[in-house]
Amino acid sequence: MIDVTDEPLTTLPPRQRDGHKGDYGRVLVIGGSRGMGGAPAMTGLATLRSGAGLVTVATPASTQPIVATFSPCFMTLPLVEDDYGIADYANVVDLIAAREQFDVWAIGPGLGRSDGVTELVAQLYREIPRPMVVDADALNAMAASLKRNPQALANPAGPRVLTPHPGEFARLAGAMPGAATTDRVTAVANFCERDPSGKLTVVLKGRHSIVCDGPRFAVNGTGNPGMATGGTGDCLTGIVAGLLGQRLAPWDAARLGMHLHGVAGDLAAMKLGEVSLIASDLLTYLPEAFKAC
Ligand SMILES: NC(=O)C1=CN([C@@H]2O[C@H](COP(=O)(O)OP(=O)(O)OC[C@H]3O[C@@H](n4cnc5c(N)ncnc54)[C@H](O)[C@@H]3O)[C@@H](O)[C@H]2O)[C@@H](O)CC1
Ligand SMILES: Nc1ncnc2c1ncn2[C@@H]1O[C@H](COP(=O)(O)OP(=O)(O)O)[C@@H](O)[C@H]1O
Ligand SMILES: [Mg+2]
Repeated sequence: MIDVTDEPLTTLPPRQRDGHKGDYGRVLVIGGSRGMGGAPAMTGLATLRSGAGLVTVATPASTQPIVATFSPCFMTLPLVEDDYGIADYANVVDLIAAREQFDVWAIGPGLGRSDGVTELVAQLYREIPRPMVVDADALNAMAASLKRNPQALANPAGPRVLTPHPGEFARLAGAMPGAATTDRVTAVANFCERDPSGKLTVVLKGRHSIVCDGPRFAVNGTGNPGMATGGTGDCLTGIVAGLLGQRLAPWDAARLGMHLHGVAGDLAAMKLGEVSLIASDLLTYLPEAFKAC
């Protein structure tokens, strides 16, 4: 039985005067590819703006210098690539070896699609014991793995928060959810129930994003169509990762993240109008959204 939640949003606790970076999370963002360096950069900036202590962006070596220029606050790691994109094995070994260095992982924005990406995502999804936000091309990679073997991702080593838009959800679940909220709730609840791990939280994005973890769901009431612009989903990934890094549970991080994401979008639309709003404006108004929360 799935039930709509009426719990109040869980927000971040006030900061201790002696807080330090480690208290607020070390987040690894894995994303980017030739021509899509902006996506992981927006994710990383949203993670920082959401309070994370440290952000590292792992991105193909060819994209690393571009991503690094987006913020002096980023650290960056080069992913080994061949002529076809990310060379999975070398990256997997290094990244899994680094698993204790990072408290939260966020994978997918701008990552591109290739066999190497599919293999990289599948192995990290299974092996990393920390909370992981899975978005964009990592969701597409999951869909490719599940197509080959429906049990390929059955038992991840840690909690997973998936953030598909309807197109990505259709690839994962096999069918586009209906437009009505009730259809979307049913679609995402069925998807969660099919996952035996009990470690899944899914945010089905759209006009009224829905978060579901199996037994419960919540419908987001903030946001506007000005947010239907490239990069805003990459920002949501970073917000959720930043909240996970500050030790919110996946359910709470997903609910609060989609709420704040929409509030920032509404503040931006009030100032700039829905037509001209772009993803980086959402980052500009995110601090105000946090202050209002
Ligand atoms: N500046 C950058 O580097 C950017 C990179 N991006 C990356 O581009 C890659 C592809 O992501 P996209 O989402 O653009 O491409 P997708 O091919 O995943 O999604 C686009 C298609 O999905 C369907 N779709 C999306 N939203 C829908 C909705 N609300 N209702 C119904 N159908 C819907 C539509 O068929 C649409 O053509 C991702 O890795 C993403 O992170 C994008 O985030 C845009 C910005
Ligand atoms: N009409 C809308 N009203 C409110 N939010 C919207 C609307 N359209 C899109 N959004 C939000 O914008 C974001 C788009 O995500 P996504 O498609 O992944 O963008 P991208 O991959 O380009 O970053 C989602 O969080 C979605 O909820
Ligand atoms: Mg997206």
